[in-house]
Amino acid sequence: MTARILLVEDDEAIALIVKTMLEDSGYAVAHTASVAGRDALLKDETFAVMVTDIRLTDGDGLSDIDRVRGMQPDLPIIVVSAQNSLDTAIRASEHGVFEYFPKPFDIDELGKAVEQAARSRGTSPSVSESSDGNLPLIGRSAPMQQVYRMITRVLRNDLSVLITGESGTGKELVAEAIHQFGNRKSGPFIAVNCAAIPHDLIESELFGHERGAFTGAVAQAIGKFEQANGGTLFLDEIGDMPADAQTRLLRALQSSRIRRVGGRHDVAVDARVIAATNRDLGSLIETGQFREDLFYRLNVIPIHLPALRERREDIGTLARHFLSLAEKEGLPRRQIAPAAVELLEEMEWRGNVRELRNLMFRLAVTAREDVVDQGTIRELRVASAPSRASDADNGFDTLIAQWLRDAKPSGGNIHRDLLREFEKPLIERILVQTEGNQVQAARLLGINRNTLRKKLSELAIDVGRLASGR
Ligand SMILES: Nc1ncnc2c1ncn2[C@@H]1O[C@H](COP(=O)(O)OP(=O)(O)OP(=O)(O)O)[C@@H](O)[C@H]1O
Repeated sequence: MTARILLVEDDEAIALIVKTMLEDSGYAVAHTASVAGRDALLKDETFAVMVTDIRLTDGDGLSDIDRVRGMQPDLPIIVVSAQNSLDTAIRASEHGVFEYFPKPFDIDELGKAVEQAARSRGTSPSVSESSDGNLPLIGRSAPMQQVYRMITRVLRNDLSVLITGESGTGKELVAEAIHQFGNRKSGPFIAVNCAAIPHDLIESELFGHERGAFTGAVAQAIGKFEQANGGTLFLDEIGDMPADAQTRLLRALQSSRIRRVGGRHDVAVDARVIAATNRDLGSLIETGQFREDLFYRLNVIPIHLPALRERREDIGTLARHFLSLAEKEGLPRRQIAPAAVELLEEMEWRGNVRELRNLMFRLAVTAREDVVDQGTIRELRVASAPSRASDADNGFDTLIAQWLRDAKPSGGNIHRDLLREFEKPLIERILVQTEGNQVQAARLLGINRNTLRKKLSELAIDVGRLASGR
């Protein structure tokens, strides 16, 4: 029989994390936020373990533990508490609790303690899928736990959040989770990708415009800021926002009011702003491309998402999660062999979770066997290599997009100009590699030595400096 756990916790965010962890481990969880709720549940049902907070909405979860004992004498009790004093620890031990976890605690440690306690009563978790309404983020590694901790800190307030991390690490998912489990869940969640909107349209897209504000503005339009009223505005790729829009955004954040393009009056807006970027805003500030004051305004609570290669222990769980998602979407059911997971754990994952997700879906479609083994993954990696750029940005794509935007090259010579941009750093890199040896560099590059010499002077490359590594 599936072990049922009673969770008594009034901090919704912590309850969510603990519940998700327990359900993922195969337990059924009954959750209540109060002492009264706890007593009602204990009257009706026998539980394998109780996990309880101390300070609850209507009382102290520890002081009347005797009443719990009266109702279910053998129930192991695990206490989690933010009252991290020695006194609390002593009280917990005096009440004979199974284990005491001061907050913040390691969720895996709590999981282990619950399992031990459940086993002590001869019950165990069943192997079940996590249910809906749980935290949509997969992964229990230490860096992800830090992410969860940060998420819980922003659910009950409207502080600005800046999510950083490489492309495909789950930034949008985190923004959605903050919305979905936060105070504003009944309002809209509006996502805007600042890099995808042409520069001259971004202000009108975000702030709306009045009729006749510019050629083509044939009617009044409500911008994303106003659409997000009462909810959350997610500004993805904030580092790509042009200067004028940055100024307008800063003003909106400071005053909670916006002015539509071409408008005469301000309009009050109440939207929580969550921004995200995979670029280094620090260096954009240094080069004058990003306003420092806006950065501080957005970065009240920073949440950094680790690259997948920094949390390899989550790769197996994620891979299985995506195979089961694929199955839910009607693709064949697949499992993955432990050796195949080991291979996945060794990979580079420049496209992070997105790349893993795509690989798993492709495997679900193309694998010949039901159990995916190492060989299948190797084959698929080779077969899919040419299309990798679309799944996992290989870097060039972003660079080119950035260059086209920033350098605003005059039409007609883009090919020549871009090649020239690439040529200098390429030659420099090769010269560093050959420690300044031009013969070797020319050979590696596949160009004539004289051509190389000509390029060195044309591009003002200082070979001596490169050779000495200065
Ligand atoms: N921890 C996770 N658990 C489950 N799925 C995840 C997780 N992280 C990312 N994903 C999935 O990976 C894909 C990419 O995630 P997402 O779009 O949130 O990344 P991102 O960091 O916003 O990327 P970009 O910077 O390119 O916009 C999505 O399909 C998302 O559902």
